[in-house]
This record gives sequence, structure tokens and C-alpha cells, in this order.
Amino acid sequence: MQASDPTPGQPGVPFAASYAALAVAAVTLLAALLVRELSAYSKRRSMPPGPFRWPLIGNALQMPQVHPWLTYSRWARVYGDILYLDALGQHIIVINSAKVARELLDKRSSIYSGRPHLTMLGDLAGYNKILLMQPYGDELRQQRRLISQTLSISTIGQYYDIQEAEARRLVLRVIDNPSLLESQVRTSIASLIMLVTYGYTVKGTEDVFVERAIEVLENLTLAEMPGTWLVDMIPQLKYFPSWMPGFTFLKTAKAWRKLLYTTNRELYQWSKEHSENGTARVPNLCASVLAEAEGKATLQLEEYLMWAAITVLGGGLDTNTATILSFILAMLRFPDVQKKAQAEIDAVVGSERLPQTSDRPSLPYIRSLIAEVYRWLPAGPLSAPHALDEDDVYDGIFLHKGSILLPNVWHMLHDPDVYPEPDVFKPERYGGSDIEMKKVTDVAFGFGRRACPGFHLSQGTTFSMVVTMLATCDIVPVVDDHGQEIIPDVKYPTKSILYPEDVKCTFRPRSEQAKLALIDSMTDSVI
Ligand code: HEM
Repeated sequence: MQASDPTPGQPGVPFAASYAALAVAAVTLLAALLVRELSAYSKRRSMPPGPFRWPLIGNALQMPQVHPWLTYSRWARVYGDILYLDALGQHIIVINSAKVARELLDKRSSIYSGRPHLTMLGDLAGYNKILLMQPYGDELRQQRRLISQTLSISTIGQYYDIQEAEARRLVLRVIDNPSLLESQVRTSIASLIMLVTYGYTVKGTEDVFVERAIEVLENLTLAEMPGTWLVDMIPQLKYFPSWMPGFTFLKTAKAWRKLLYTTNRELYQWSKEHSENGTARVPNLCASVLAEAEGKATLQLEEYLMWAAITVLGGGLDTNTATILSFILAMLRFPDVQKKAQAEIDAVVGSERLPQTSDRPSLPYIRSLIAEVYRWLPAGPLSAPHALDEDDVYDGIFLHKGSILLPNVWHMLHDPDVYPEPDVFKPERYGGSDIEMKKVTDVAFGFGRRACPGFHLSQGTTFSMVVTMLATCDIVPVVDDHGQEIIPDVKYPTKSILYPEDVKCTFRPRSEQAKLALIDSMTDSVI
């Protein structure tokens, strides 16, 4: 929580300045908690285990603020696969095993597919329209259908050429300018998603649409931060006027909403207009859906399409960027794995050509390596929260309607009983078995009716980038002034996406021929 007036360019400070606002908040909160405490008393004995809860405030003071998945993992050893927390009256269920996640989020997905309602993010900043935040219902199903009809296993092949071309372009850029690694990877992923979604070709690292899309995503991350916005705990605060001291968060939310709506609309309009006049790349998600409607797209369909499209950008950008950075970090810290992976590519692809997506079935070690990246540093360590739409009983345990369910993906993929030596990057642990690798992706890409609809797209992107980097370059550490190699630590800030920090490296072409092949491929590039 912050407690001063906002600085220019920073998010608004939610609520510090006004004693009046705090008094209103405190009384409302106490009353709500008291009512809830009394009504929950009888059910409490059959609730899941968890740390001691104080009367009224529950576990509010124990909620982990830094890398919460690590604390939940420690608690898993004490309380087991399913644990209960109460944050000022909000029921929170942390699921620590893939088995329980399957039982609840997959098998009972008709009631476990909601999303928590966040007042700041949804009602105020306007993100309740994006697919990711939608409650489970007809609109969600329609939006997901629009995405999956374009990005399904049977249609995804039409994007392989741009994934390959973007991977080659990225490698060349990093060879030439390794210090901009993170922004190069991010721009590359953004370019790909913009092409796939809107048919829009990104213009360099300072493309105005990409910059705005990134800001929209950053605002989303800020608005969804648990425990930051008092209005999430006391929704009635949203009705107060924004001029009141302590209510600047209302102005912040308004600015975020405006940026979201204008970016969304302009991107969609760009795609519609340019796909029609032949200046956007086709196929793209928006053009394909409109073409299928044969000129009879209703306003509602266009509205759904517009919000589904911006969610594709939101769902794919940070997750895929983080995955590629985690891969590079793994290669720097585990050079023997890198050598083994390169040996497989050399044996299968040879040095006469660049690898392609069609090589994937012949490269089991590369497939294992990618699964190991998803396991070692999962992009979503707590996945995305689900919400329970009805009271339920599981294994004799009572689960409240309205509970937030946090799948602790980190623990599922780092439980030493399932994955011995979990911090070691070891593609060999899958024995080359796609069934074992699938156990990782089944967890890392989410659950039930909310599972990631971008799975096939991200598989293709990740494969193209990983295999092209390894085939053409040695990924080596940078050296300091004394010639000593600097191997980056594994560190990342506390965010919903696990995004490794300070990954620095050099891409050293494995041969002149490899670099020339990359340059040549640009002359007949499809993008
Ligand atoms: C390495 C890359 C990626 C990872 C690890 C990943 C992971 C996830 C996870 C864990 C969820 C939450 C699932 C749940 O609630 O149970 C999710 C949702 C989502 N992902 Fe991905 N994702 C990736 C890439 C992509 C891409 C490329 C797209 C673009 C189509 C995408 C679009 C979405 C959307 C739209 C949702 C929301 C689904 C819903 O709420 O119903 N993701 N993703």
C-alpha cells in the first residue's frame, strides 16, 4: 500500500490522505466481517486446513507479499494439497497438487470456472470486458470460440512461416545488439502476436501501438495487485466522488480505462480497414472471423471479437517473453544441456539449412528442454485465479461459493516427490516421453474451461525461437572487465508473471555459414 499523493506518471495513490474515507471504510468493513463471521461459524469445522485465523481479520496479516507461491509451498508441507486462507472475509483456497486441481478445476469445471471480481481492475479500470477477467458464461464461451477457431491445432500451421521468420530476425538482432536482449525478445513476441491477431506489422522497437499495448498490460498488472486497492475490499468506495482526498485512485482508474478502450478500438479498426483493403497480413484473427461472417457480422460479434483480440495480446505477450528469457537463463546456467541440444539439432537438421517447425517431431531433446523451461520457471507460478460459483464439498471438505482458487503451479512443478531436485534444469527427467512432458504443460497452461487458448500458438513460437537460437548460436555469458564470465542469478520480481530479471548474454554465431543463412533468410522473409 502506498501513502502519499501520486507522482506524475505513477499510478494514483489509492486511499491514504483522508481520515473520513478511512473511517467510512473501517466501519463498513467491520460490519461486513461481523455478519460473515456469524454466518460462517457452523461451516468452519469442515473447512480445509490452513494457518491460524484471527477473529474478524482471518489471515489478512499473514498473506505473503513476496513470491507468495514459495510461502504456499512451505505451507503445503504442513497443511497438504489444499489449504484455506481467509483475507478479511474473502475465502481463498490454495491448491497444491495437480491431482486436486484436476478433480476440482477440470472435472467440476462447470462451477469452478469463474474469475474473482476485482472492483479496481474490472468495474473501474474497465478490464471486466477482456476475456481473461470474464465470469463463466455465454460471452466468455463465444469469445473463447473466436480465438480457438483461429488458433486451434488444425489451423495453427498457417502461422508457422511467420514464427520462423520472426525467430530468425530476433537472433540476428540479438547477435548485433545483445545489450537490448529483453526489449528485443518482447518486441519480437509483440510483432508476432500483432500479425496473428490484427495482421499489423510492428515498426521497430518504438512502435506506438506496441508501446500502448504494453502500457495497457502494465496497468492491468498494477490494477490486479492483491491487497493494494482498498476498494477491492470495500466496493462501496467506488461510489465516492474522485475529488475527495484519498480517492485519487478513481482518477487513475479512469485514465487506465480510457487508454484500454482507445487502444482496443483503434487496433481493431486498423485491422478491419486494412484487412479489407489488402494492406494487412492475412490470415489474421480479426480478418478470419469477419470473413467467416461474410459481411453479416453483428455489432455484438464485433464487440466480442474486439475484446477477444486484445486478450490474445495480453495473454501472450508477457508469458511468452518470460518463457524465452527463462530459456536463455537456463542455457547460461546449464551449458551442458545447451551442448546436448545443439548436438541433437546438428544430427537431425545438419548445417546446410535452418531448422523449421516441421522438424519438431524429430527433436525429442528440444521438446524435453522446452517442457523443462515451463517446469523450471513456470510463467504463471499461481496460474490465473479461478472463482467458485456454488458451494461445494470435496473429500469431506466444505468449499464456499465465491472462494478464490489459486492453483499453486510452482509447487505442482517443484514438488521434490514428483520432480526430484526440482531446481536443477534436467530435460532428461522426461526420458524423451511426450506423456511425461504433457504432465508439465497440462499444469503450466491452466485448467478446465479456462485453460490457455493460446497453447498451440505459444508452442510454435517457443519452439521456433529456441531451435533457431540453438542451431545458429552459442548462448554465452557476458564477461566483466577482468574477462570473468557473469552467470546471471535466478531472480524475478513478485508479479503474476514470473519474469526473470537481468538476463544478460551474448549470442555467438556457431559458424559464419549459420550467420549467412540467417541473413539470407531475410531476403525472402514473409514478414
Ligand atoms: C508460454 C506461453 C503461455 C503460458 C505459459 C500461458 C499460460 C496461461 C495460463 C496459466 C492461463 C490461465 C488458465 C487458467 O485460468 O486456468 C492462461 C490464460 C489465457 N491465455 Fe495463455 N499462456 C501463454 C501464452 C498465450 C498466448 C500466446 C495466448 C494468445 C492467444 C494466450 C492467451 C490466453 C488467454 C486469452 C487466456 C485467458 C483464458 C480465459 O480466461 O478463459 N496465452 N494462459
